[in-house]
Amino acid sequence: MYNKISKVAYVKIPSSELSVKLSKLGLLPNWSVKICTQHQSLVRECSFPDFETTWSFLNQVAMRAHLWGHHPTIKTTYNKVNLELTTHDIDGGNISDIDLKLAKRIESYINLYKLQR
Ligand SMILES: C[C@H](O)[C@H](O)[C@H]1CNC2=NC(N)=NC(=O)C2=N1
Repeated sequence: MYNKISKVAYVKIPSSELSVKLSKLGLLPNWSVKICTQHQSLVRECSFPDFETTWSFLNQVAMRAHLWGHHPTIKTTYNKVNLELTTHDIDGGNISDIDLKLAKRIESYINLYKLQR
């Protein structure tokens, strides 16, 4: 359930609206939609200057995920990170408004590290 305080329910994003919404949020081309059988997710690959910076970023993502009660799938090796966002509570894995919101927030974290380079 999104937002453990306000308990706002997820709103599924129709596939037909995804690219427009991603574009309006400025998430293209860095984020893309992964479609496999019945499931959809937002995916993003990123890398950082070193291990320490990578985990600073991952901790920000983790804290935000915990606060919003919405958790990405994260795969990381040294300074590389693969993020996958989907709403498991919607038919086992579909993209909701919270996935878009979290992707936007994660993108702002990534940009913070770009500015510091
Ligand atoms: C009970 C708990 O809030 C729910 O299971 C939350 C936890 N985190 C979640 N994270 C994601 N990505 N999707 C969910 O549907 C989801 N549901």
